[in-house]
Amino acid sequence: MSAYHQEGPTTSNRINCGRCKRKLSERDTFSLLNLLQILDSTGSVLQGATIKKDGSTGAIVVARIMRGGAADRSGLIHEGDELREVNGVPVEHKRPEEIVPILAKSDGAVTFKVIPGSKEELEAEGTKIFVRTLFDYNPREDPAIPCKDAGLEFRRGDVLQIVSQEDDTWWQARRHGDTNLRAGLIPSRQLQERWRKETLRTLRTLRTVRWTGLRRSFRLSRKDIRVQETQIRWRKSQILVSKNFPSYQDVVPYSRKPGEPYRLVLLVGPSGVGVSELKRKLLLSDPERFSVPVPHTTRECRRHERDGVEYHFISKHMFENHILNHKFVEYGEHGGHYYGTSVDSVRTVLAESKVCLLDVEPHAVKTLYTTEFKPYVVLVKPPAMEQLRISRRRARILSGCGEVTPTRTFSDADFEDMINTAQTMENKYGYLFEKIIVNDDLALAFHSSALNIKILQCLLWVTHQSSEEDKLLVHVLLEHL
Ligand SMILES: Nc1ncnc2c1ncn2[C@@H]1O[C@H](COP(=O)(O)OP(=O)(O)OP(=O)(O)O)[C@@H](O)[C@H]1O
Repeated sequence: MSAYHQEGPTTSNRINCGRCKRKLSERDTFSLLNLLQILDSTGSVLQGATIKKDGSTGAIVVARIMRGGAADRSGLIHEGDELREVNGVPVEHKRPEEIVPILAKSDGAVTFKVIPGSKEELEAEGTKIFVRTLFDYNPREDPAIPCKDAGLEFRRGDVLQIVSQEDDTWWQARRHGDTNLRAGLIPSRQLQERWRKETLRTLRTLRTVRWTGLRRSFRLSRKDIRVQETQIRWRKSQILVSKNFPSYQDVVPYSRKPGEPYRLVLLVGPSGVGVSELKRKLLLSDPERFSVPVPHTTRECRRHERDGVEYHFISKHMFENHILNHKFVEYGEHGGHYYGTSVDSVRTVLAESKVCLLDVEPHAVKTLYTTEFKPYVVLVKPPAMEQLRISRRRARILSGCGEVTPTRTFSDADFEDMINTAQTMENKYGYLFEKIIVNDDLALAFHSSALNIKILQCLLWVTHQSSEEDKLLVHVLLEHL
C-alpha cells in the first residue's frame, strides 16, 4: 500500500503522508495517486484518482481521474462518482483523510461501492488539444499545486496534449511522445492569467512598501533594502515575461503532403551573432536542399552580375510601388539605393521544392507567420560574455585554417550589445521562436541548425493554430515519422 498526497494548503488535523513523510492536514481533497485501488472483473488493480468531500451534499466523490492512469483505463470509476463503501466500511459521513486508513488496512485488493455520478462521462474531446509551452514548469517548486506528485514537469517548448480541461484551474496533460500514458496536472491558462494579474498587483504593493520603507529607511538595514530591490526586480522580470508571453500556444498536428512546399526557415538574431555565417554554411552543405530568395535592388547591375541571379534589378519607381503594395518582407536603403526581399521571391524558392532560408528582423517574422509559409523560426543567440570573447578570439587565431573566416572584430561593448539585444528579442518575441541556437562554437551551431532543419523538413510534423491574441500561426514538430 503506498501513498497519498494532500491537495491544497495546510489547515488543521494533521496526519502523516506515507510517501514524503510530511504532516498533512485536513482538507477536502486528497490525491490517492497510487492508493486508490479497486478490483475489476479481471482482478487487476486500478490506480490514479483523487477524492474530495462535496461541499453541498457532504458526500465523498471522485474529484479527478488522472487520465491514462489505471483508474481511467479501467473505465470503472469516473469523476463525480460517489463513494459509499470502501472494503465494506460505509464512508458516507467520513472525511477524505478518514478513508485513507481504511485503504491502508486492506491487504492488496480494495473494494468500493460506488454510486455513479450524474456527470456525463468525459468523452475525451480534450485529447485533440495540443499546446506548446512557453515557460518552464516544475511542480516540485510550485507551492500552489494541489498535489506535487500529480504534477507534470515540462520545459519551455514542449508539446503537451491536454487531456482534461474540466477543472479550470488545473488541467491534465501529458507530454507528446511520452511513453507514460498517465496524465499530470499543469496550471491552466486561466490560472496563469490570474497569476499574472496578482503579480502586477503585488508589484504595486511592493512599490508602496518601498516608499514607506524609504521614509523609515533609518530602520531598514542596507541588506533589507537590497532584498526589497531584488524582489522588485525579480517581479518586474516576471511581469515582463508574463506580459509578452502567452502561457501556452494552441498547436495542431500537420503533416506535409508530397509535393507541398517546405516550411520557410527564418533565422533571427542580433547583428554580428553569426546568422549570415550559419546561413552560408547551410547553403554550402546542401545546395540541392537549401536556397535563399533573390533580393531586389535599385542599384546598377554590375558587369559580372545577372538580373534575377544576384539581384532583381528594378527602378526606384517600381521599388516604391512594391513598397506601397506590401510586396516586401523587409526593405532598406543603403548608399542611396533600395534593397529588399519580396514575398514573391520567397515563393519562388519554395516552388522549386527547396528549403528557403531567410534572415530577418524579428518584427518581420509576423508578416510571414501565415498558413502559407508555416515558418520555422530560429533565434541565433550569443553565448555568455566569456565564451563569446573566447570563441571569436579563437576564430581570429584560426582564420585561414578552415572553419571560420572572421570578417569582423568585436569590442566588449559590441559583445554586451549583442547579448542584451538577444535577451530583448527573446523577451519580446520569444513565443515566435521554435528553436534557439546558441552560436558558441560555429561548427556545433551549424550541426544543430542543420539537424533541426533536416528533421523538421523531413519529418514534416508541424502544427498550426491561431493563438488568442495575435491570431498567429504556430508550428510545432510533433512526431518522428
Ligand atoms: N561561432 C562563431 N565563432 C567565431 N566567429 C564567428 C562565429 N559565428 C560567426 N562568427 C564571425 O562573426 C562575424 C559576424 O558574423 P555574421 O556576419 O554571420 O553576423 P550576422 O549575424 O549575419 O550579423 P549582420 O547581420 O550584422 O551581418 C563574422 O566575421 C563571422 O565569421
